[in-house]
Amino acid sequence: MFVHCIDYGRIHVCDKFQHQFLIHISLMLKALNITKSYNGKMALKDVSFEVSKGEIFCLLGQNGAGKTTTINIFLGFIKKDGGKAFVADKEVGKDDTNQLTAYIPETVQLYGNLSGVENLDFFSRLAGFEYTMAKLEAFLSKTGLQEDAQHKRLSSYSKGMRQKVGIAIALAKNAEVIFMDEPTSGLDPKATAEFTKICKELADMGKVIFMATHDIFNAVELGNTIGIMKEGVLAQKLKASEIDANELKQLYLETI
Ligand SMILES: Nc1ncnc2c1ncn2[C@@H]1O[C@H](COP(=O)(O)OP(=O)(O)OP(=O)(O)O)[C@@H](O)[C@H]1O
Repeated sequence: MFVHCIDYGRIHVCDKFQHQFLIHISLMLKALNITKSYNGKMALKDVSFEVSKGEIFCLLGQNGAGKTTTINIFLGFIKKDGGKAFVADKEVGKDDTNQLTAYIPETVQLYGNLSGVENLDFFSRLAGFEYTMAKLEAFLSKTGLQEDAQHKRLSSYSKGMRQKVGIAIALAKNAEVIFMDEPTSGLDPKATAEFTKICKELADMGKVIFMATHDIFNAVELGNTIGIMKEGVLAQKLKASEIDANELKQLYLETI
């Protein structure tokens, strides 16, 4: 584990202890009978699932099925009405889970007048981490962001490049679980392929990726586990290795 910490550069002492402890934990996400209503209308009904270290969980479902609500509860952005949500050994809403998680929304919000490396530096400091320029550049290179782009202003970045900075922020924060909400929406096929490759590398490093997506083909290619939500219920949960894209599409259409 110590090697793991060195690999990510400077980490606070308390985080070192936390991460040393985490290596022994393989269950990284647990949803236990989560319920949530908005204005009396149920958005999540008894949602339960588990996600292990190094797993990529792709959550499919129609608009309004409850995917974003699930993510927002784990990130602590909204409160659930019932049930429990755990990130590693920490309970969302009771313990501090912020340091363990990172979030890549559909469009990563960054400062347009700062460069990629400056944005990464700013958000790393906000999370309590201070890195050398070489280390910041290394995080960005790991995501595939080309060196000549790293010092250019964000306002000149494509959507795919912004997402790479978002992933670099997650790496710099040493988040164990990365939540993504429709990250490949609007990306061209090459950018989607690059994004898929980075996600697989993150999972190989032991990170958990929990992704809401409408992209059935990408879910099969990328995910280890695929969930299908329908009207706030996790109606299907399958192993990606046991289904191909056409079968998943068929099952999806039968489920929703
Ligand atoms: N802030 C809110 N106030 C009221 N209702 C909400 C709010 N956020 C979500 N909802 C409702 O909760 C349900 C689940 O929405 P959610 O955004 O989680 O779905 P989703 O699966 O992420 O959809 P999409 O694919 O469109 O992003 C929907 O009926 C939605 O209208």
